[in-house]
Amino acid sequence: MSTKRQDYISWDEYFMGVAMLSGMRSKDPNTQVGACIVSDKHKILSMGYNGFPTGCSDDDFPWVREGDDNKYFYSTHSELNAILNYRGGSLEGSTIYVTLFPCNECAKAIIQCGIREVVYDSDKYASTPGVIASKKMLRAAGVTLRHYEHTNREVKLSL
Ligand SMILES: O=c1ccn([C@H]2C[C@H](O)[C@@H](COP(=O)(O)O)O2)c(=O)[nH]1
Ligand SMILES: [Zn+2]
Repeated sequence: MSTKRQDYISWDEYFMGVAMLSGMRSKDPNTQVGACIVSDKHKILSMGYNGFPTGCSDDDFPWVREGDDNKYFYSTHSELNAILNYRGGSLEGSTIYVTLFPCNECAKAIIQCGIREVVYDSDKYASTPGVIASKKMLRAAGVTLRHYEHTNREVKLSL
């Protein structure tokens, strides 16, 4: 008779948890985004968070949202970083867990690299033209969109 633990975290909690932890590396003072790409065999393939490209110092480049020189010119989105961080070959058939619904630019990259499902948490920019376009493209490409259902489980880490 099995005596396994019953209170282990689910696959969704695990992968969204990893995405959330990745987002905690972001230096963006306003919105921290994390992503975790997973194979159809429940293997983590890659992770990413929003940040500036290699060589572009977090201390020298701007994190402000407005003005002629602002963060939008420089920040690489978490989904793109996760896709670009992958060194193993194809991402065909994988799922991306992401803490913020992907923008239109990330949607293009998600579609073109063969990711078939997006599991997202926040959708705070749902009413913006970019996210509306993103959903239009992802749906047209047959990518499954699934909102992450919070379980309210608390995970405590002593680091
Ligand atoms: O698909 C996306 C969309 C946005 N991000 C990043 C880019 C920025 O660093 C922040 C958004 O900043 P706001 O101040 O909320 O405009 O989120 C991303 O990683 N992926
Ligand atoms: Zn994006």
